Amino acid sequence: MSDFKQAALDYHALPTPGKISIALTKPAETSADLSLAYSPGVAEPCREIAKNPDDVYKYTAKGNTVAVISNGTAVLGLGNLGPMASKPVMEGKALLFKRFAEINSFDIEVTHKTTEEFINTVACIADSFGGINLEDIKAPECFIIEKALNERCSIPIFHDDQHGTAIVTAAAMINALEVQGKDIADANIVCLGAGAAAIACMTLLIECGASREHVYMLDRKGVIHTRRDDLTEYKQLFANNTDKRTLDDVIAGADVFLGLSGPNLLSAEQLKKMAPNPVVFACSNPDPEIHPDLAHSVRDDLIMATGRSDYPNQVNNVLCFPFIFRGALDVRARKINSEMKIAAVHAIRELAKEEVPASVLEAGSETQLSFGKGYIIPRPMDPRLCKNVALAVAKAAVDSGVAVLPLPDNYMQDA
Ligand SMILES: O=C([O-])CC(=O)C(=O)O
Ligand SMILES: [Mg+2]
Repeated sequence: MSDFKQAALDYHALPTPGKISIALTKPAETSADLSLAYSPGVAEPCREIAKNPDDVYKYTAKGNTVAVISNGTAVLGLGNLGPMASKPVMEGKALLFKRFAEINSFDIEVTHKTTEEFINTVACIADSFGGINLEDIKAPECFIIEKALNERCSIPIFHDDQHGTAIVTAAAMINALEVQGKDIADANIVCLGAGAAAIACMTLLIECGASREHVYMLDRKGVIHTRRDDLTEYKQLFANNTDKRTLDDVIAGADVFLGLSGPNLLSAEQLKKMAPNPVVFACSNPDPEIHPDLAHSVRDDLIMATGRSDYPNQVNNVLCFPFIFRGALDVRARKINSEMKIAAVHAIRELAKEEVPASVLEAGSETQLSFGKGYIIPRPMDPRLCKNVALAVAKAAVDSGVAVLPLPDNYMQDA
């Protein structure tokens, strides 16, 4: 077994299995403490909440708790591993929520038969939480699930693999194209993968200025084109009126390759055929569509990003989901709408252009980072992400009328 594999297994197993635990926020040492925490004292907040349901935010942890919910049908780029095998990823998301945005979360893995059963399960427990982060649920069911839950629940429902990935991809893509001197409206974009993340990324990139007719999306059968009769309604939106059929056909002269599919699906030969100064985001986790070492050995004019923490330009939804929920929870947004998503794109994008603090350089063992080919997007360790993204998102929630609370005074000013 490789040293890294063993280290990863040991990290998860030792000294305590898993990555998260629950901590108490109130004293529970004496009989007097217990009489407040539990019987009889606990009856008082129960009575208050029964009278005024909003008091649940005052007397319980609901307002700062997010449920991370999966069925394990699309675990990273690994496929349908089932609910239990998705649990390390869901605990991982809980770790990231806590580490980066001070949000508590529970991971919930649902075993179910029908999509309806999954929706009902989540809808029935949703009110326990301040928000729900749906994770690693395959397309097209994820679209049906997200829509149904948005209709039935009054707390934010966010499918991270769609919108978290799309927000971070759009932020990094706008910056990468700027560095390469390309206009997003003219860029030929190849998107390998047609799952939840791919469809959401292309939708948002088009909202950010990309031209639909310059987008070539590919699923397992090849290019999604207008003469195919096997397309779901979601894929149909990206059907291109083209004679091109394969990755080889569309990669020639492409300005952008976005991989949201699986490992090693873009070859060195295909990369060579891209236009000068290309942008390659190989975002399949854990193994990208083309390894960055291989890509850089083939050409030196590219901007390369992956979803991984161990290479520069990490295009990963961790740059978004903790912070978009931080902003949403702090103004008690009823949903996460498009205004909030676009605000997050620009907050993330702009931060990459600011000077990088020493603490961020140290966390990445780096001496220097500045906006350019090797730094198009902030690092997850950057403490300004929480401040800037949560502030932009909370403001957008208030301005677009989905917030129950006003922006708190001096919000994120001393964070
Ligand atoms: O977990 C990650 O690193 C990013 C993600 O959501 C995925 O790949 O499904
Ligand atoms: Mg995911």
